[in-house]
Amino acid sequence: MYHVERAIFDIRRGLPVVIHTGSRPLLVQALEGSDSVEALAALSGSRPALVLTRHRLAAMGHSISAEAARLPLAAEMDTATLHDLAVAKPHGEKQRLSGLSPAGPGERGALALMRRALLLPAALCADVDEAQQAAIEAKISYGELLRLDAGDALKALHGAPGMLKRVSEADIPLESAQASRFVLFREPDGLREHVAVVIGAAENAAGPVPIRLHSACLTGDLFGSLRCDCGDQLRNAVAEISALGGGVLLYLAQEGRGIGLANKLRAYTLQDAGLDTVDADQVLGFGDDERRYGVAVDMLNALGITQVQLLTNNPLKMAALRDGGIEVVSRQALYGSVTDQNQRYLTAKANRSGHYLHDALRDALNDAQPNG
Ligand SMILES: Nc1nc2c(ncn2[C@@H]2O[C@H](COP(=O)(O)OP(=O)(O)OP(=O)(O)O)[C@@H](O)[C@H]2O)c(=O)[nH]1
Ligand SMILES: [Zn+2]
Repeated sequence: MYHVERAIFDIRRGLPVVIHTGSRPLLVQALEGSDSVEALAALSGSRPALVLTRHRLAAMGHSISAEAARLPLAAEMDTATLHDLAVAKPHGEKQRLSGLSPAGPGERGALALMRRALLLPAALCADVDEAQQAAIEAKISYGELLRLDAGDALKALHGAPGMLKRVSEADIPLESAQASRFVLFREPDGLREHVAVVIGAAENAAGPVPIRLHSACLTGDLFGSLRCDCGDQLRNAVAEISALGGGVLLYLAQEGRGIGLANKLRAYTLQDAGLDTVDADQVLGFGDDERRYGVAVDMLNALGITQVQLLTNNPLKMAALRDGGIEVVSRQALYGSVTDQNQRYLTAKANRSGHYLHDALRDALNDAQPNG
């Protein structure tokens, strides 16, 4: 993992990295933040291609079976057109994209790095021409360019399971749960931290423990955004776990269903242009839900919890814990309030992502359509 986290820092700063595939080196740079492809073309000695995910391509009317595809870039393409290829809301008709070919492991590795770096999943990739290989090697040996294997890049999204570090902890009495203890865990690559809020004597408890997996939402949790129900759910979960006699809330660094705050704000702007929450993420190149719950399983293991009573409306969370070997003994619904602004979002979660329908939402929808 050592090179992966360093590569992520370079990529976030807009620098290229070299991904080694065994056959040929590939020079890779994030589209986000780049204002020209010419530097990459000069360094690699070949024309860069834009690598886009199948979700982005589907949004542009191209359905492909590969995870991602490579689109050759014309020499005269201006920056605005290039960026539009990765983020603009498609107009409906199929967009002409000539020369698409399935992405290889190097390109897919590049996209995994972009995702782990919480950037747009769009990468500029150029094969290193033979004439440039010595110059690239020299830059690698001087430490000016970082090289990593495609296989390691591809694993970037999985982190390093089982090696989560329990770093520090303290008692933090909460308004609705006085006996709360915050336990901070750090992922082995040092990129993300997650907090377990242990309420009462839940560690190593025998029998099912009330658990909430809460994905971070800065806008909702901290500012009470009316666009979602996260802030309410967070506070209701703490109160409910406390009322149940104790349990754990895992506060997971998975802002925006795992796409990061920058992309969530982009997705909100697309929603304001008429898309629902799922389609907006797809236009940006993401799937329905980019979250992974391996870290949650590791945290429960570290806390000695094997059986849970899960507070959620999301069947994926139950499946993920079960897949990780945690016994989900029961599920309890957890609601926030339904507002004019979040009704469309909550409806999309139920209709498109298979979440259990919110009772208050069902009532609101019935009131709006008395005959439906
Ligand atoms: N990409 C994206 N993320 C959103 C949007 N609205 C809210 N989110 C994020 O969605 C996540 C909501 O997570 P959770 O509250 O854990 O839950 P959930 O999947 O709805 O499932 P529950 O357990 O039933 O609440 C947070 O990370 C929010 O930041 C949106 O429109 N787009
Ligand atoms: Zn939210």
